[in-house]
Amino acid sequence: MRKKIVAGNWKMNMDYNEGLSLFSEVINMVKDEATGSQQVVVCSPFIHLHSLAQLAKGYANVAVGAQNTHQNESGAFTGETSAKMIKSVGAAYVILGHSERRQYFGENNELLAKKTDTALANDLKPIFCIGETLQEREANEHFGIIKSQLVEGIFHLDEAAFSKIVIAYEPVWAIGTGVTATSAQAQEIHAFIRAEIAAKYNQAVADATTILYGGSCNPKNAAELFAQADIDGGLIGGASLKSRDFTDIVKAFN
Ligand SMILES: O=C[C@H](O)COP(=O)(O)O
Repeated sequence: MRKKIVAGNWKMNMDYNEGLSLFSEVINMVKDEATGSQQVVVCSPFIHLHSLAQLAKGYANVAVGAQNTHQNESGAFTGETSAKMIKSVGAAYVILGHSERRQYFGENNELLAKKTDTALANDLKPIFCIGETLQEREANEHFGIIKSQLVEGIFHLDEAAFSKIVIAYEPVWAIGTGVTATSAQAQEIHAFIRAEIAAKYNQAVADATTILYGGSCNPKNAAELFAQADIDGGLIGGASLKSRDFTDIVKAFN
């Protein structure tokens, strides 16, 4: 059975103390909820990672992740953080290809393929984000965009490496807007992604791949989204900044 994941993406929010308080609350609330193949992941700014990883110790179903990494192993890249550094403080995941990185930092599929390789080489599990803009959806280009993001970003991986990838479908028009994709719209794309994985690798690989939905997911709509056959959890932005909302989304699996 593939892993079910609710991942929080704090983005550039929470100072150090606020982050520790929030994460402590989250652990207390979810420690009895996330069981079996279900996992809760919090992706924080770099400054929190070490402390959050320490707090998560002993909770098998709670993990932490970063929101980005550099594509090089090390070197003269002032201001950057390497995958090895992220791994060394106890993080298990890294978000790659978030639309905000693509939009504001010019990250393209070619660069993201390199970041994916570097993350995997350092034993980090990428949460690889894909999704179309409103303009692309209105032009009926969304399937083509999603396919090219998969092909150029992660389909160069061999089967063993690909098995470590978590995919997050995040329609850009739904991120932080309060406009959620309907469960039917999300399911349609998730099924498409799974079919593309089956065509590239095989059905067993497709069936084992965790595919998250992200974009204005909240305690009210999470249960319906997570009930869809190909939606295996969520990548949560705004609602992950409130412990009660985030926990209610985790509970939506039950
Ligand atoms: O990574 C998370 C997504 O960007 C979703 O953000 P949101 O839940 O605030 O819409």
